[in-house]
Amino acid sequence: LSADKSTESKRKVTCLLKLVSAVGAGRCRLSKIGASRRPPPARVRVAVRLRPFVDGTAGASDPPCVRGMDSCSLEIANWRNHQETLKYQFDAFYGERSTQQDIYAGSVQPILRHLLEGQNASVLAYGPTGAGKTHTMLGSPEQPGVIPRALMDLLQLTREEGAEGRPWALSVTMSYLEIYQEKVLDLLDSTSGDLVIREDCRGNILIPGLTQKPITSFADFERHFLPASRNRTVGATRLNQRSSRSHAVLLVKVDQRERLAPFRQREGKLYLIDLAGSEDNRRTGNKGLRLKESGAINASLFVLGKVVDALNQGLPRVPYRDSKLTRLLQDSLGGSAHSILIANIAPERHFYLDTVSALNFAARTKEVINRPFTNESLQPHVLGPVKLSQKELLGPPEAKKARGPEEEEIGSAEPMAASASASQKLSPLQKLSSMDPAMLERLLSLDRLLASQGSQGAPLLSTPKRERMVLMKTVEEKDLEIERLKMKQKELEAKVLAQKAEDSKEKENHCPTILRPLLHRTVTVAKPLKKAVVMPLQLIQEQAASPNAEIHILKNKGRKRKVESLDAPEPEEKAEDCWELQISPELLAHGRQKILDLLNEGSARDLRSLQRIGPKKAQLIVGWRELHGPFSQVEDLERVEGITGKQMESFLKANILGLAAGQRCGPS
Ligand SMILES: Nc1ncnc2c1ncn2[C@@H]1O[C@H](COP(=O)(O)OP(=O)(O)OP(=O)(O)O)[C@@H](O)[C@H]1O
Repeated sequence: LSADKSTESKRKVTCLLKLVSAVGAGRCRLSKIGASRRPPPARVRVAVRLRPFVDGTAGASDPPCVRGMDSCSLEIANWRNHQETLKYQFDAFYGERSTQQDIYAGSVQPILRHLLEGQNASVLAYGPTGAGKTHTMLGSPEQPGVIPRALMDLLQLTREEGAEGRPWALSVTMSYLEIYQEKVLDLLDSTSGDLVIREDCRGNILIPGLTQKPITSFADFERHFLPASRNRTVGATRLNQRSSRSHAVLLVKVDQRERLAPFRQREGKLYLIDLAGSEDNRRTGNKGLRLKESGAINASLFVLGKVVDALNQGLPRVPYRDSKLTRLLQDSLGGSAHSILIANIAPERHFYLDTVSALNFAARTKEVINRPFTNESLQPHVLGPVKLSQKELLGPPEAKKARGPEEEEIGSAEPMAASASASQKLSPLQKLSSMDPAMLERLLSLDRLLASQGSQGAPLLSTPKRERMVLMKTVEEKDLEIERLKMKQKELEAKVLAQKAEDSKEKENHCPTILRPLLHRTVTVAKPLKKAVVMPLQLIQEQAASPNAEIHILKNKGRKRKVESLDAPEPEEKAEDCWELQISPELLAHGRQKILDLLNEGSARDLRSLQRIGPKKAQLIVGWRELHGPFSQVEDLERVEGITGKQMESFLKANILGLAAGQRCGPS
């Protein structure tokens, strides 16, 4: 009878679960759609620019140490073997004859459009000191670089996109800072001290207190930028008369505000970064302050290298916080930006080692994956700063009443329609805009969902108010129903448990003789091992029968073990038989070889089939292999960051026999 009851309850629970999932299907679909909207990956793009020989500098008469092969690849002599060259392939290679326009049009201009989609973008100039970073980013009045060209185009784009009558109003602001000796200094306000870098809850990097100047024209930009550039710390070194002693970061923000409901806002950030060059102080001849500056520059570039390596190897901790530069670049490298790195290199022979190191860094950076997404939210005061005609917002009767002195202009800091009396006369659209942001956010996602379903789904926000309300009500009712069913499910589960307890009690009463006294011991249930290594039974049997078997199973007189019981006051000592395996060295060697093959050829997924290798370790092994080449012996595992000698030994023990035996028995 009790078994019947329990089956019945289980059936009820199953039915309820089915019901819950059926009722919740609409919501699940919503959240799944949200989840599947994970931003698509965008690899950091890398371009290399080789500067021409500069007149009057040492080594200008020597042949160049780098040679371009085509528009994407180059080669450089291999210092380990003079018969060979090292070949590199990038997204673009610009030779010594390339112009400023080539670099801008080929590598920078294409990413600017993302700013108008509310996404972030960044351009970084990297390379040894004197290799042409500032020339690439800033250029000269005759040969303007990336910065003036990008600003010119961006301002033009925003003017067109934000023109009257277009759906979005656009505004552009600029900030300019330098990181000098690990201090963040505002170049637009020379009186400011070291600024702090913070991260908001959405992972955006912010610098509170950093000056932001609105710019509407290129003349505006130059008015702020040129004097600020003079504030940047430069100094003469043996390799560059005007060497940048700091990392300079120009931040351009494009804000967009939707003119009509649902009054979204978007923000796209563009970082244009001229990094200070890595310096070999034996060659720069730096002393005193220059040496100190150089130390800070090299240290932050070293952390930059570590960040790139950590991202490539999928390490759990990326050391962004180890320098101000990497902290600032957090959303550009491995973050949310469309990023391009321009590695500048020099042709002179004395730059050879710096060039190889810059090329290696560039090659590693090419593997970094970003996930740019649109920074979109609702305007906090939807009727505030955007220039909206009241006619656009109000229905005909309200429009008449509202036209008048309260109409606001663009750029007004104060939100409008805040007074209680005004809110009493709100039109449906105004009510929508004054709605609880969470509710509005939800409406928006519903709206997007319906829009994504094609023609059958009319956008929610443009459906009449009554239908909208009905839809919202349905969602709320479904929510309530789900909650109710969940409660019911819990109740039923509790009943099933109570029933089980009752059943087992009954059993105890009926057959008391079968029961053994329980061991008085707290047992911790160990997490089951991912895949138990089981010696194939067939093999053991074969080996037991064959005198030449490679595995011998020996029965030893056992060790003594203390066993506690409820009956005995003291734990009893019991001898247990234990089994020992003797394995032939040949079989062990096979096992080792098989592990080695897997380490060298297996994918991260294959590696996870090994004992003691989880997803993180598998990733680390693949990363190590890509960086250092194949493992020559299993013990090399110890050299992988995060794997200790002890872990390597236990890994070996756990896998060797299973793999060796697997080999003898044919494919598993
Ligand atoms: N593509 C180029 N064409 C002509 N001249 C160039 C080019 N690139 C760099 N130069 C010249 O080389 C010199 C060094 O360049 P630049 O100052 O841009 O180097 P840098 O990498 O910014 O150095 P640092 O890191 O020390 O600031 C400058 O005189 C610059 O005008």
